[in-house]
Amino acid sequence: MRTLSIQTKTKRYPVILLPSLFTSPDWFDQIQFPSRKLTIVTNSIVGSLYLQKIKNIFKEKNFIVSSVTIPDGEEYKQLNTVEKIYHELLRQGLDRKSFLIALGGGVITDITGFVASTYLRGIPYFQIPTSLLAQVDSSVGGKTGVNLEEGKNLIGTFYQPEGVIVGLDFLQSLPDREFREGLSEVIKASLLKGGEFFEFFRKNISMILGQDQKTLEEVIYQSIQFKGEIVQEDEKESGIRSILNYGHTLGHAFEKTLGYGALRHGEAVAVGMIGAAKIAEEMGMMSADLVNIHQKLLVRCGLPTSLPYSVNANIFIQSLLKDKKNVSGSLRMVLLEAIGKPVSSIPVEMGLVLDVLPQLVEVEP
Ligand SMILES: NC(=O)c1ccc[n+]([C@@H]2O[C@H](COP(=O)([O-])OP(=O)(O)OC[C@H]3O[C@@H](n4cnc5c(N)ncnc54)[C@H](O)[C@@H]3O)[C@@H](O)[C@H]2O)c1
Ligand SMILES: O=C(O)C(=O)C[C@@H](O)[C@H](O)[C@H](O)COP(=O)(O)O
Ligand SMILES: [Zn+2]
Repeated sequence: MRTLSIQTKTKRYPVILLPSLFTSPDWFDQIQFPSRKLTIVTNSIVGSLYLQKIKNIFKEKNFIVSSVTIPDGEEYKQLNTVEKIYHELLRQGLDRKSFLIALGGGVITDITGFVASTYLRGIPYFQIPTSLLAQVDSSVGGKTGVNLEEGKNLIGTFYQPEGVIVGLDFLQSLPDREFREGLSEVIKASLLKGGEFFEFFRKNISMILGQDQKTLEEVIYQSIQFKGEIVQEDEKESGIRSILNYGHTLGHAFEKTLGYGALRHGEAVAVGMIGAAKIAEEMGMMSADLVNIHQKLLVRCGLPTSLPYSVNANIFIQSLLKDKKNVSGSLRMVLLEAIGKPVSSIPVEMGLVLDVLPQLVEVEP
């Protein structure tokens, strides 16, 4: 068992990384639960695999456990689902002393965090991330939220969990495509951090793709550690935290424009990073070599570097203009000068995005 501690201005909480929540039960005693009444929020797929097993762990310790299961998919990360969860929690009699557990991928960790931060003006919650993406990124840092028709994560809160419990064996049932999309956020983090993290990732891609347990544990640990460092410094994204959005400006616009659920988030971020790299190259900030490094890493991990779809340029631009990082209506992006050297809030001309766009996706005439 390995533990990291995240200390923000509002909270200190543990992130526990272990082979399995089911065969290494020690984790339970490492955590202080706020009460004995909880609801587990999950989706139909993860719920069918793990809900009963997690419920049993709590029931054996005399907790009163209920659950809410929502349909699977990014298209359900929306306010309507949140409202349904509120009604269900009220029906179950969940009060301010009760707590929530998010059991699932990033969609579940984001929605559950949002519900926890708003239900009865806020109740505690824990994250049990089951996708690689949720383990390395979404379960840590307290960004919660849902999508609107206008764009990704436009409604949300910063609300830290009481703890994060990462079980490596959840990944055994994760489909290959979802495993690979999680690697996109790892590639992002390693490019941002550089140094030993980047070298470790680059040298161990085969072992990671083969899901060698020790290597996977190390890369998940380093990803969480890196995210933790950034979140501790800037919990509410008033500065350095925005680097974690590398690849997301274009990535989120692809997700929205192509329809939520058409692409996996990690795939959209992969193509978004290629877009950011090409824009940085055009602006003279990035070398052609580094653009190539992006391409090679993503291709090696089975991630897309362009998309087999077409987009309407106007709709895509409208979506970019909704990005939360923009200042006074003008587009701002995170770009990389070199590995380990991100720069935030760079003004980027829309014309330059439109020049690069046809290299990423077919643009409708
Ligand atoms: N809050 C943050 O900091 C943050 C960071 C990154 C991404 N996100 C958000 O996370 C979401 C993407 O997360 P995701 O990629 O995990 O998507 P997801 O939650 O849709 O999970 C991907 C798929 O894998 C399935 N799944 C999850 N765990 C499984 C398991 N162990 N076995 C079998 N199937 C399993 C899910 O049911 C789903 O079908 C996006 O909405 C993105 O915006 C948030
Ligand atoms: O934690 C962060 O900060 C991130 O930006 C991590 C991203 O990987 C994640 O996709 C996040 O949800 C994006 O947030 P948003 O505020 O740009 O919607
Ligand atoms: Zn992301």
